[in-house]
Amino acid sequence: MTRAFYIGRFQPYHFGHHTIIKQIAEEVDELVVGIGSAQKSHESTDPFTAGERVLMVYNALENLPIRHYVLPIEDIKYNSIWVHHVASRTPHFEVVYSNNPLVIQLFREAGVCVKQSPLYIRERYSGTEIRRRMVAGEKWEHLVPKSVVEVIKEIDGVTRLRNVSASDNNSSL
Ligand SMILES: Nc1ncnc2c1ncn2[C@@H]1O[C@H](COP(=O)(O)OP(=O)(O)OP(=O)(O)O)[C@@H](O)[C@H]1O
Ligand SMILES: NC(=O)c1ccc[n+]([C@@H]2O[C@H](COP(=O)(O)O)[C@@H](O)[C@H]2O)c1
Repeated sequence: MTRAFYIGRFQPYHFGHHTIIKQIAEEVDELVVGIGSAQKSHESTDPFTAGERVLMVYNALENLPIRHYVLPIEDIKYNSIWVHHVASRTPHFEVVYSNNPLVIQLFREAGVCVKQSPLYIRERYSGTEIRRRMVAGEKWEHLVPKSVVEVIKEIDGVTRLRNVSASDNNSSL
Protein backbone atom coordinates (compact mmCIF):
# COMPACT_ATOMS: atom_id res chain seq x y z
CA MET A 1 0.00 0.00 0.00
CA THR A 2 1.49 3.36 -1.01
CA ARG A 3 0.16 6.65 0.35
CA ALA A 4 1.29 9.89 -1.34
CA PHE A 5 1.35 13.56 -0.29
CA TYR A 6 0.66 16.57 -2.55
CA ILE A 7 0.62 20.16 -1.25
CA GLY A 8 -0.39 23.48 -2.76
CA ARG A 9 -1.95 26.76 -1.72
CA PHE A 10 -4.83 26.19 -4.16
CA GLN A 11 -5.73 29.88 -4.46
CA PRO A 12 -7.79 28.64 -6.27
CA TYR A 13 -7.68 24.90 -7.11
CA HIS A 14 -7.47 24.65 -10.93
CA PHE A 15 -7.29 22.10 -13.78
CA GLY A 16 -3.46 22.06 -13.58
CA HIS A 17 -3.67 20.65 -10.04
CA HIS A 18 -6.64 18.45 -10.97
CA THR A 19 -4.86 16.85 -13.94
CA ILE A 20 -1.78 16.03 -11.86
CA ILE A 21 -3.83 14.63 -8.97
CA LYS A 22 -5.70 12.32 -11.34
CA GLN A 23 -2.33 11.08 -12.68
CA ILE A 24 -1.01 10.53 -9.14
CA ALA A 25 -4.16 8.52 -8.36
CA GLU A 26 -3.16 6.04 -11.07
CA GLU A 27 0.19 5.43 -9.36
CA VAL A 28 -0.66 5.17 -5.64
CA ASP A 29 -3.30 3.66 -3.36
CA GLU A 30 -4.09 6.68 -1.17
CA LEU A 31 -3.44 10.43 -1.38
CA VAL A 32 -3.12 13.14 1.25
CA VAL A 33 -3.74 16.62 -0.20
CA GLY A 34 -2.29 19.41 1.98
CA ILE A 35 -3.91 22.82 1.83
CA GLY A 36 -0.76 24.90 2.33
CA SER A 37 -0.49 28.32 4.00
CA ALA A 38 -3.75 27.45 5.75
CA GLN A 39 -3.56 30.52 8.01
CA LYS A 40 -3.76 32.86 5.03
CA SER A 41 -6.88 34.43 3.50
CA HIS A 42 -8.22 37.81 2.42
CA GLU A 43 -4.99 38.78 0.65
CA SER A 44 -4.55 39.44 -3.06
CA THR A 45 -2.28 36.39 -3.48
CA ASP A 46 -4.22 34.27 -0.95
CA PRO A 47 -7.87 35.33 -1.06
CA PHE A 48 -9.60 32.13 0.11
CA THR A 49 -9.72 30.63 3.61
CA ALA A 50 -8.47 27.13 4.40
CA GLY A 51 -12.08 26.00 4.87
CA GLU A 52 -13.11 27.39 1.48
CA ARG A 53 -10.12 25.67 -0.16
CA VAL A 54 -10.92 22.38 1.58
CA LEU A 55 -14.40 22.59 0.04
CA MET A 56 -13.00 23.40 -3.43
CA VAL A 57 -10.59 20.48 -3.40
CA TYR A 58 -12.89 17.99 -1.62
CA ASN A 59 -15.80 18.66 -3.98
CA ALA A 60 -13.56 18.52 -7.08
CA LEU A 61 -12.15 15.15 -5.96
CA GLU A 62 -15.57 13.56 -5.38
CA ASN A 63 -14.95 10.96 -8.10
CA LEU A 64 -11.26 10.31 -7.46
CA PRO A 65 -11.02 6.52 -7.50
CA ILE A 66 -8.68 6.25 -4.48
CA ARG A 67 -9.11 7.09 -0.80
CA HIS A 68 -7.96 10.65 -0.12
CA TYR A 69 -7.72 13.16 2.70
CA VAL A 70 -7.79 16.98 2.36
CA LEU A 71 -6.01 18.60 5.32
CA PRO A 72 -5.11 22.23 6.08
CA ILE A 73 -1.41 22.80 6.93
CA GLU A 74 -0.34 26.12 8.43
CA ASP A 75 3.06 27.63 7.61
CA ILE A 76 5.70 27.74 10.33
CA LYS A 77 8.74 30.01 10.74
CA TYR A 78 11.34 27.21 10.66
CA ASN A 79 11.81 25.51 7.28
CA SER A 80 14.21 23.09 8.98
CA ILE A 81 11.38 21.43 10.95
CA TRP A 82 8.56 21.85 8.42
CA VAL A 83 8.67 18.19 7.31
CA HIS A 84 8.06 17.11 10.94
CA HIS A 85 5.29 19.70 11.21
CA VAL A 86 3.61 18.21 8.12
CA ALA A 87 4.11 14.66 9.38
CA SER A 88 2.45 15.52 12.69
CA ARG A 89 -0.71 16.63 10.86
CA THR A 90 -1.09 13.94 8.21
CA PRO A 91 -1.45 10.18 7.95
CA HIS A 92 1.97 8.62 7.25
CA PHE A 93 2.98 8.81 3.55
CA GLU A 94 5.82 7.18 1.61
CA VAL A 95 6.11 9.50 -1.39
CA VAL A 96 5.70 13.23 -2.12
CA TYR A 97 4.71 14.68 -5.49
CA SER A 98 5.76 18.31 -5.93
CA ASN A 99 7.14 20.90 -8.29
CA ASN A 100 8.03 23.40 -5.59
CA PRO A 101 11.87 23.53 -5.19
CA LEU A 102 11.74 24.24 -1.42
CA VAL A 103 9.23 21.45 -0.79
CA ILE A 104 11.37 19.04 -2.84
CA GLN A 105 14.57 20.07 -1.02
CA LEU A 106 13.08 19.77 2.48
CA PHE A 107 11.52 16.34 1.91
CA ARG A 108 14.63 14.96 0.17
CA GLU A 109 16.85 16.14 3.05
CA ALA A 110 14.49 14.32 5.42
CA GLY A 111 14.96 11.12 3.39
CA VAL A 112 11.45 11.08 1.90
CA CYS A 113 11.05 9.89 -1.71
CA VAL A 114 10.00 12.84 -3.91
CA LYS A 115 8.65 12.57 -7.44
CA GLN A 116 8.66 15.72 -9.52
CA SER A 117 5.13 16.28 -10.82
CA PRO A 118 5.01 17.77 -14.34
CA LEU A 119 3.32 21.11 -15.09
CA TYR A 120 0.16 20.92 -17.19
CA ILE A 121 -0.19 23.86 -19.65
CA ARG A 122 1.29 26.21 -17.05
CA GLU A 123 0.66 29.43 -19.01
CA ARG A 124 -3.07 28.69 -18.84
CA TYR A 125 -3.41 26.86 -15.52
CA SER A 126 -1.84 29.07 -12.86
CA GLY A 127 -3.38 30.54 -9.71
CA THR A 128 -1.71 33.88 -10.42
CA GLU A 129 -3.26 34.05 -13.92
CA ILE A 130 -6.71 33.02 -12.66
CA ARG A 131 -6.66 35.69 -9.91
CA ARG A 132 -5.51 38.28 -12.47
CA ARG A 133 -8.49 37.36 -14.67
CA MET A 134 -10.91 37.60 -11.74
CA VAL A 135 -9.70 41.10 -10.83
CA ALA A 136 -9.74 42.22 -14.49
CA GLY A 137 -13.28 40.93 -15.04
CA GLU A 138 -12.11 38.37 -17.64
CA LYS A 139 -13.39 34.78 -17.99
CA TRP A 140 -11.82 32.37 -15.47
CA GLU A 141 -14.54 29.78 -14.92
CA HIS A 142 -13.27 27.42 -17.68
CA LEU A 143 -9.89 27.10 -15.90
CA VAL A 144 -11.23 25.42 -12.73
CA PRO A 145 -13.54 22.44 -12.01
CA LYS A 146 -17.27 23.27 -11.87
CA SER A 147 -17.38 22.59 -8.12
CA VAL A 148 -14.72 25.29 -7.60
CA VAL A 149 -16.81 27.81 -9.57
CA GLU A 150 -19.74 26.96 -7.26
CA VAL A 151 -17.72 27.54 -4.07
CA ILE A 152 -16.30 30.85 -5.33
CA LYS A 153 -19.75 32.08 -6.44
CA GLU A 154 -21.34 31.05 -3.13
CA ILE A 155 -18.85 33.13 -1.10
CA ASP A 156 -18.78 35.98 -3.66
CA GLY A 157 -15.07 35.31 -3.89
CA VAL A 158 -14.41 37.53 -6.91
CA THR A 159 -15.75 40.61 -5.11
CA ARG A 160 -13.62 39.72 -2.08
CA LEU A 161 -10.52 39.34 -4.23
CA ARG A 162 -11.15 42.70 -5.94
CA ASN A 163 -11.68 44.43 -2.58
CA VAL A 164 -8.56 43.00 -0.95
CA SER A 165 -6.50 43.68 -4.09
CA ALA A 166 -7.69 47.30 -4.04
CA SER A 167 -6.67 47.67 -0.39
CA ASP A 168 -3.24 46.13 -1.18
CA ASN A 169 -2.76 48.76 -3.89
CA ASN A 170 -3.82 51.59 -1.57
CA SER A 171 -1.48 50.50 1.21
CA SER A 172 1.49 50.59 -1.16
CA LEU A 173 0.78 54.23 -2.12
N1 LIG B 1 -0.48 23.99 -14.45
C1 LIG B 1 -0.05 23.17 -13.50
N2 LIG B 1 0.12 21.87 -13.76
C2 LIG B 1 0.56 21.03 -12.81
N3 LIG B 1 0.91 21.38 -11.56
C3 LIG B 1 0.77 22.67 -11.24
C4 LIG B 1 0.28 23.64 -12.18
N4 LIG B 1 0.27 24.84 -11.57
C5 LIG B 1 0.73 24.64 -10.33
N5 LIG B 1 1.05 23.36 -10.12
C6 LIG B 1 1.66 22.76 -8.95
O1 LIG B 1 0.73 22.67 -7.93
C7 LIG B 1 1.36 22.81 -6.66
C8 LIG B 1 0.65 23.86 -5.89
O2 LIG B 1 0.71 25.06 -6.58
P1 LIG B 1 -0.14 26.36 -6.22
O3 LIG B 1 -1.35 26.05 -5.43
O4 LIG B 1 0.79 27.38 -5.68
O5 LIG B 1 -0.63 26.74 -7.69
P2 LIG B 1 -0.12 27.86 -8.62
O6 LIG B 1 -0.97 27.80 -9.85
O7 LIG B 1 1.37 27.73 -8.81
O8 LIG B 1 -0.51 29.15 -7.78
P3 LIG B 1 0.11 30.63 -7.69
O9 LIG B 1 0.20 31.12 -9.10
O10 LIG B 1 -0.92 31.30 -6.86
O11 LIG B 1 1.45 30.49 -7.01
C9 LIG B 1 2.83 23.15 -6.96
O12 LIG B 1 3.61 21.97 -6.83
C10 LIG B 1 2.78 23.62 -8.38
O13 LIG B 1 3.99 23.40 -9.08
N1 LIG C 1 8.16 26.74 6.56
C1 LIG C 1 6.98 26.49 6.00
O1 LIG C 1 5.94 26.73 6.58
C2 LIG C 1 6.90 25.94 4.61
C3 LIG C 1 7.99 25.37 3.96
C4 LIG C 1 7.79 24.86 2.68
C5 LIG C 1 6.53 24.93 2.07
N2 LIG C 1 5.52 25.49 2.75
C6 LIG C 1 4.17 25.61 2.13
O2 LIG C 1 3.90 24.57 1.24
C7 LIG C 1 3.04 25.06 0.23
C8 LIG C 1 3.68 24.75 -1.08
O3 LIG C 1 2.76 24.98 -2.05
P1 LIG C 1 3.05 25.85 -3.37
O4 LIG C 1 3.78 24.92 -4.27
O5 LIG C 1 1.69 26.20 -3.79
O6 LIG C 1 3.88 27.06 -2.96
C9 LIG C 1 2.86 26.57 0.48
O7 LIG C 1 1.66 26.77 1.18
C10 LIG C 1 4.06 26.90 1.34
O8 LIG C 1 3.84 28.00 2.20
C11 LIG C 1 5.66 25.98 3.98
